[in-house]
Amino acid sequence: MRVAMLGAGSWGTALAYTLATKGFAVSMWDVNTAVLESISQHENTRYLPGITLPETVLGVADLPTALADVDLVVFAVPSGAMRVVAEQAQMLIPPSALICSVTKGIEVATLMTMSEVLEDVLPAGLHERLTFLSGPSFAVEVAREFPTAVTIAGRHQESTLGVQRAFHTPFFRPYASEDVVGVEIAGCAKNVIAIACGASDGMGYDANTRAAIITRGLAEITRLAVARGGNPLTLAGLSGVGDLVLTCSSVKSRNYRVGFGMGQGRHLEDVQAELGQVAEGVVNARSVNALAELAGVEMPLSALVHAALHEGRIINDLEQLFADRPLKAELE
Ligand SMILES: NC(=O)C1=CN([C@@H]2O[C@H](COP(=O)(O)OP(=O)(O)OC[C@H]3O[C@@H](n4cnc5c(N)ncnc54)[C@H](O)[C@@H]3O)[C@@H](O)[C@H]2O)C=CC1
Ligand SMILES: O=C(CO)COP(=O)(O)O
Repeated sequence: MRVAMLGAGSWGTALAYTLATKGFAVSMWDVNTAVLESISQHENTRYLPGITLPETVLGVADLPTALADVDLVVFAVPSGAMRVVAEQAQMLIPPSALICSVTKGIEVATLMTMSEVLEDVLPAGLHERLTFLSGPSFAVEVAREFPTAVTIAGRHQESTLGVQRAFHTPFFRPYASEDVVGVEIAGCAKNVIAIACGASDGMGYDANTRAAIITRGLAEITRLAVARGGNPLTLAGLSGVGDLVLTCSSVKSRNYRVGFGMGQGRHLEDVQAELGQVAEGVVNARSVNALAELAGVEMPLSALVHAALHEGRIINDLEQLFADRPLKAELE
């Protein structure tokens, strides 16, 4: 199988590694040509240092060359770059290729999910080939072959099963789903809740508070996903509670680290500069908050994270969510 990996950050590189363990030839493309040169030397020193990439993974700076005759195209760019990358790729994707987005986010300007962005940009003939991979999966652990399970959602079963088979290895196990909306909302919104969890830990709180934020975070994400037509059971799965727990409880999470820094009273810009990688929850707090308002869904944790990131409120106001909000029934 020949694969084009669009986006050579940590996630694209870990997935390229995974696909290459099956003998697939993977052409990695990115705007950062220094990263591509490093990949062709068999290590992504910028985004995934210490992992030796198989010989079949190559950095390719020319997009038409990267996409020529491929069987699978993977979009692994941050959500803010999805539209522009899809526009560049649209006429170059072979008509028979399967397509998978592994991005977790909602376009801020349009509030479109990645499936909506791709359907907006790509020719109609490609829509049935679209699939979406999400779930609890830190890039570095995938590249170290730690057993990992994810969800691959798609509206067309044949494509979903094809992409599921393509990604399956002895250490990487994808489950198939038809709930594209539920998987996409979950994958985006969990990053915002991870910022709240990091903030709580950064403020010196511990397990009780983290469990409360995870559980109430799941409740508000579920409300949004259901309002958008998602299946509530998806939120009990890998792309829901699985990814939420992972991201909310590990310093490996970039979103958690953003929150942790802010909980310690540091400035967002400083924490992000130190990170040097994308933390989707920072921009996606805007999209989640706006979608919640549009849908008339209450998401108090996400609203606070949004206000702390973008409206000058302090993240320590987290305490007020416990102290001041009216009491209510748990299952409301
Ligand atoms: N790193 C991880 O463990 C996981 C990440 N994801 C998701 O994968 C997506 C990508 O994240 P990462 O690889 O982690 O980010 P990253 O920060 O490690 O790398 C982002 C890459 O995208 C490239 N890029 C940015 N704008 C571009 C453009 N216009 N055209 C081409 N390339 C462009 C950058 O040059 C960089 O190589 C995000 O939505 C993230 O939430 C999902 C699961 C796991
Ligand atoms: O989505 C992820 C793991 O599933 C990665 O989370 P971070 O982007 O917070 O590092």
